[in-house]
Amino acid sequence: MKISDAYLIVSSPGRNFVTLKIVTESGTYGIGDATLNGREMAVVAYLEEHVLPALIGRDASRIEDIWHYLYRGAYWRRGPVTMAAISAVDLALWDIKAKAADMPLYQLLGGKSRERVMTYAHCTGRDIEGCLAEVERHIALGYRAVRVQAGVPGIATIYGVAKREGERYEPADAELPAEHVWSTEKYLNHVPKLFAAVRERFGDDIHLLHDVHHRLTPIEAARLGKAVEPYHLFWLEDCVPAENQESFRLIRQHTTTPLAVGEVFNSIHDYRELLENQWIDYIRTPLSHGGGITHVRRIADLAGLYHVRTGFHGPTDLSPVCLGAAVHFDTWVPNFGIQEHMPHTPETDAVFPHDYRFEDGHFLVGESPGHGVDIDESRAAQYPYKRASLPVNRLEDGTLWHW
Ligand SMILES: O=C(O)C(=O)C[C@H](O)[C@H](O)CO
Ligand SMILES: [Mg+2]
Repeated sequence: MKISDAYLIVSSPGRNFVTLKIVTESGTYGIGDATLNGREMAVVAYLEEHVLPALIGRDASRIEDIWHYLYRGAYWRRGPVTMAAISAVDLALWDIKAKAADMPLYQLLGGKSRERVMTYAHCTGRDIEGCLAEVERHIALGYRAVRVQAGVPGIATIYGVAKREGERYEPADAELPAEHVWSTEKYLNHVPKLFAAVRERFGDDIHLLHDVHHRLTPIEAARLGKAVEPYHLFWLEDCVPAENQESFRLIRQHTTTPLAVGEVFNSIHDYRELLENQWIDYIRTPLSHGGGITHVRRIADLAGLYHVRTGFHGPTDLSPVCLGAAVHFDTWVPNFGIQEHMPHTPETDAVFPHDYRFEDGHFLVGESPGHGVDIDESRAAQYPYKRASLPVNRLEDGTLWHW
């Protein structure tokens, strides 16, 4: 199982994706997702200059050894670029191992823990009425869980809300970062009204989620968590920036609203205090940013000790390769919670043929060997890379804030 070739495919079928293909001497190949939204070419350079040449001739079956070779062996540890690069290699190697075993990946991980994978959809509106219409539409599509975001009066651009009515939301929407304006006060006054309206219209059964996108201070997050308690959220996501894990002690002391964290984390060390102190309820790190299956399963196991469940990040900026591998992981992992689902464009789906299926608010895992996602390289070549940046946020007085 010697690795004979390893190369990247950078393609933009509606948005940018970086895909790694690792080929073995026998011709069996594996695919990994190396996409880091708004920083794609940094991962390309890291892989092409420092990682891929060192893979040639290695035994593809030694996944654990290769992981440590790339992690410890780099001397410079962790960080989103390094870990996205390691993740891509790891996902491709697990794909190869499962293909060589002639098994779908979930079998190699330990088999099915469930028949289907519950997902949540994004429901966003320019105002509360617009959001309610989206919730209604998604319930009709079969979703059991929805993430609810709405425009706030007095704030021009809102996270999760498309620029124009009827358009898909894509945050990396400009070559250089767009500048948005943020008001915590207006936001905090508005969000409880949104949840009151959703519960009043749709009752108690639908799971409701909300993404604060790192914008509050701990005491503001505590206030929001308390204010939405009557609407019993499934989770409140990224309520503060989490570099300082201690922040969650304060939030937790004030509210029973469940907390989800970690879409920007890339290591088990980012979670240690949060988990050991039981300050959070869901881990969000996707397989393509958290060191692949080899490392994320260690995070999931540690989380399981504290009754914490998975709720993987699943926006369109993670490719179908990451999503396909996640559906296998979600099907296996004992402490599964939910999977985010933001559908890819038809162009993206055509570039990445896959065998996972979406049905009645759930993903169903495929049975083909490996993680079940491929790349159509000639189709990918029709969509050249376009530089795209995530926005930045400023307070109303011009201070740079968290986006
Ligand atoms: O899907 C989510 O919960 C997000 O927060 C999406 C992020 O804004 C997006 O992945 C940034 O690249
Ligand atoms: Mg988020």
